[in-house]
Amino acid sequence: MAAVTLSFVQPCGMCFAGRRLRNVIVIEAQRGSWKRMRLSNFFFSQVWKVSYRSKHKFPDNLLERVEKSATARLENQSKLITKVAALMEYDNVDDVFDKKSDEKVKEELELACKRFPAITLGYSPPVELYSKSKSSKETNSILKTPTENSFLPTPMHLGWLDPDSISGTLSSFCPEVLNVDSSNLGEEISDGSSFTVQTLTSEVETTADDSAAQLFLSGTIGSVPGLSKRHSYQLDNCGFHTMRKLLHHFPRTYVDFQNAHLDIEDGQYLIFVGKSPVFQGEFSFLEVIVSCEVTGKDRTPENMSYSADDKGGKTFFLHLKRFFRGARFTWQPFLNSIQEKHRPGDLVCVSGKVKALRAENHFEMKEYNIDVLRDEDESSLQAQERPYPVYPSKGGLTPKFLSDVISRILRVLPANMDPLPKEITTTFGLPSLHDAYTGIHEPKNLDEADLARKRLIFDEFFYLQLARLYQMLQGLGTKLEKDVLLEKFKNPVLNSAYIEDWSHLTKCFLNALPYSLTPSQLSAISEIIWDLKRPIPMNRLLQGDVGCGKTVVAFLACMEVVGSGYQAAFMAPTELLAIQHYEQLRDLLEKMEGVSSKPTIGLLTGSTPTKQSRMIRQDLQSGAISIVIGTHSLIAEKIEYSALRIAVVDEQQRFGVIQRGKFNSKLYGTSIISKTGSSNSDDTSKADLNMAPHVLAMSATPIPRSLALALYGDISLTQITGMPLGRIPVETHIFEGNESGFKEVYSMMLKDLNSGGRVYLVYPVIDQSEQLPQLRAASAELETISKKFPNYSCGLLHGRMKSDDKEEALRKFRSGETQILLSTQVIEIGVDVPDASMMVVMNAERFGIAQLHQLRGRVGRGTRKSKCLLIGSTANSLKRLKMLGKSSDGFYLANIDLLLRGPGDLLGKKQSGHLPEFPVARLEMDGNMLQEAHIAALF
Ligand SMILES: Nc1ncnc2c1ncn2[C@@H]1O[C@H](COP(=O)(O)OP(=O)(O)OP(=O)(O)O)[C@@H](O)[C@H]1O
Repeated sequence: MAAVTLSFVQPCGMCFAGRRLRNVIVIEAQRGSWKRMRLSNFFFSQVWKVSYRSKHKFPDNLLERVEKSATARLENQSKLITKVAALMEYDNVDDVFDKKSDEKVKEELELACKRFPAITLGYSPPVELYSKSKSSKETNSILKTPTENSFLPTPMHLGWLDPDSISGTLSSFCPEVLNVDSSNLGEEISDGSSFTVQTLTSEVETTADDSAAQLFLSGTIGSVPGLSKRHSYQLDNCGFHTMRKLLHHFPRTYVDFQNAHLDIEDGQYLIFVGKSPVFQGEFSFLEVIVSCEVTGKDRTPENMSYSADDKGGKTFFLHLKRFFRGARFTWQPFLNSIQEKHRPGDLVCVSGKVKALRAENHFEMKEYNIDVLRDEDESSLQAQERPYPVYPSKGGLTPKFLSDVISRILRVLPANMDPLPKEITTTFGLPSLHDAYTGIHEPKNLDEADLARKRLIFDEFFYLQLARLYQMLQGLGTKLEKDVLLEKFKNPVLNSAYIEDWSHLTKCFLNALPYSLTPSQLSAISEIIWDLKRPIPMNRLLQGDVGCGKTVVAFLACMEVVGSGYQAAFMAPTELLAIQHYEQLRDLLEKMEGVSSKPTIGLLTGSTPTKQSRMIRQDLQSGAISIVIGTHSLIAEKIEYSALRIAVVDEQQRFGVIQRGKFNSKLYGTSIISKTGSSNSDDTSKADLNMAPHVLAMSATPIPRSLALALYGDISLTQITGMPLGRIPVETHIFEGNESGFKEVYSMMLKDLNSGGRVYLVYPVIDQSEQLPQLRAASAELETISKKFPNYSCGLLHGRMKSDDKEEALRKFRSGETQILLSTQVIEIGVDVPDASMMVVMNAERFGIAQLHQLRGRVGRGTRKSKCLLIGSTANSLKRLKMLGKSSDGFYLANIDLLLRGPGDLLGKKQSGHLPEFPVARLEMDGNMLQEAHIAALF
């Protein structure tokens, strides 16, 4: 590089209009901004040198003017180059760069150093020359860069040079120059263009500040060595704005290269080792022809010395073609650098996809790689089969181009850029980030690629976990609370509070239940209550299969905090569900005995009339309401709680992390209510007043732990594993949706109805659609079904109905006024009608396995034997549905669904937006690493 930049200096006595040139520079500089001043500074430094040698004495004056204008805007860099070229009497811009040898430039430099003893190359910023007159910081920064740049490549120059030659020349010539002051890097990073400077030599790896190296990945794509402006523009346009973006363009797959053999077929990925590359160049086209002798034998060190003829082999000619556009091809230094890379007689290893050419034994190599080998021994090494990364193309950029740019970045990737502490990488047996990028893009073998992938997956999970932890900690008030929470995660201990320790109110509520809790429910609530008594906010996920009785556990948790004088909020994903919970709680409270004043409850949904909702808000603020059940309205801005202590989020995956987090902003007010008259309230410390509420999230979808971790970054997980006593497993039947299938379904329905059962009919859509005529629609079928079962009344329930109508439809079905309920998937979650005994799902293949399991869970909630009939549209669709027939274990089915369809589908299409997307990791397969990343995040 030095060869190029310094050769810019013209010999003394050149024909050069110093004054005019100076004026141009000053004018342009006045228009230039500091960030984009690099070029003008560069020119300036050169001009200054020239003028000095030519005994022109204008630097002081000029410097002053340049300095003053350093903050102005440079609108058109190319204009400046052209003007300067014209003023220097060159025919075109390219000629500005002359072609001096390294030696000559070195001589000139040495000469300059002798003349100016104050200059110590690479150590002292040249500003010292002017330290007497320019001592200000700004002067420093203005002056430092031009001279640095005079030795160092700018992105523009790099675009014209081969990166190998640049770094080679640079480090061999004056590596010290590259030891850029890291304090200066901070400013330069913002314009992104100085990164190349820092990374061009291995010297930097050991001397530059680690944190600056870590910022390497954020460097703009323009700073990739050797990348032309056009290419960097193209990459930028395709979304590759930074080095990181490009390094995260991972191979789609790896191809196993075979060693070359005699029977080559088109499209094979082969490795050849050959000699004597012949270089051919025509306008805009370069071709390297490699001749390779291939014997019938495998390539081993022993048979390397045999010639093809000895063994009845063949000589193949491989054509490696490259096309160039624009002036680049005609630029001699570029051509020289290419030619230098391929000297006749070199031993090379070529790998790529072969395509036969017309001439016999001539092949064109596509997506090729060519490595010059040092000796024959290395050839046996190189010839070993290596996984070859195949990249997906993007926005018109070819895989080959992307892979080339990536490998350019890899060559300058600083070794010390890993932001993860060594302690973590060692503990978890991970490679460094540098090795991971190299390993994923240029693996020596698949194990290396695998390990690299592991590291990258780990990173994805690790940062997610850090963010989740941060989110949780952010919700806490004092440092002490944060420390306690972290300690809890580091050393999780399962604790539970015995019933004796429960509040009086909770015990009374327990007594009011018409059933006894299952052991699993009991241990879940004990665990939760233990957490509730602690002075740090709980963030717990209560998981359990459909119908296992989570709601009552959550109610008990609410009672516990209300019994201690606080408030509880219960957020459901739909109005229907909120109403159902409200009514259930109201009924249970009515039956409760043994308390002087029962907790007051409120229902707040989007449909609550304004006047009523205003009153509820006031009561929440004053503390007159102790438990509020509702939908999203509970986290609305205007809602204020007097003493919110627990937020229950039902069907948590229906809410985003942010929505759940919003409860954190509902910190306590100043007054603590004690409406319940509970005698055994907790001792409330002052710190409690500022504590964020406990969050109890409930999931009816039995999501795997990995998914829970990804969603919450929290390992507080309580599972209800058993079902209430007396439950009879639901029978599942699969039918094809043809005439005979429906006949059978209708007859089973009739039988069930005749025996006093109630039937849900679930449809994928509300109305018949012209685009998808095969889909059965709930509204459209109401009449048909009513006619088919004239002795029974039918109801309709779907999302487009008004809230009141929905509630009325469900009420009628629950009470038995209607025996058949035609519905869409609105009933999928939470709807609890214990007497419902049959679930029929139309076009069942349209639903995910987890969804169908949820739907099936709407029946079999009482003591009646229930059935689930799944009707697939075609015979093909039945295979997947049969899986449901085989298992009623929600966790098993959720895992299958996760594997088959990915996490997004498990949570339902609309909800999957809350799940982070991982470029490399597959949650369904790499979930176990999430646990490791979680532990690492706590380090
Ligand atoms: N221990 C128990 N014994 C008997 N019945 C119970 C028990 N616990 C809960 N139930 C009843 O089981 C039914 C389902 O309970 P609940 O609605 O709480 O389940 P869930 O886990 O929330 O279900 P879903 O996942 O469908 O929302 C309810 O009718 C409830 O009254």
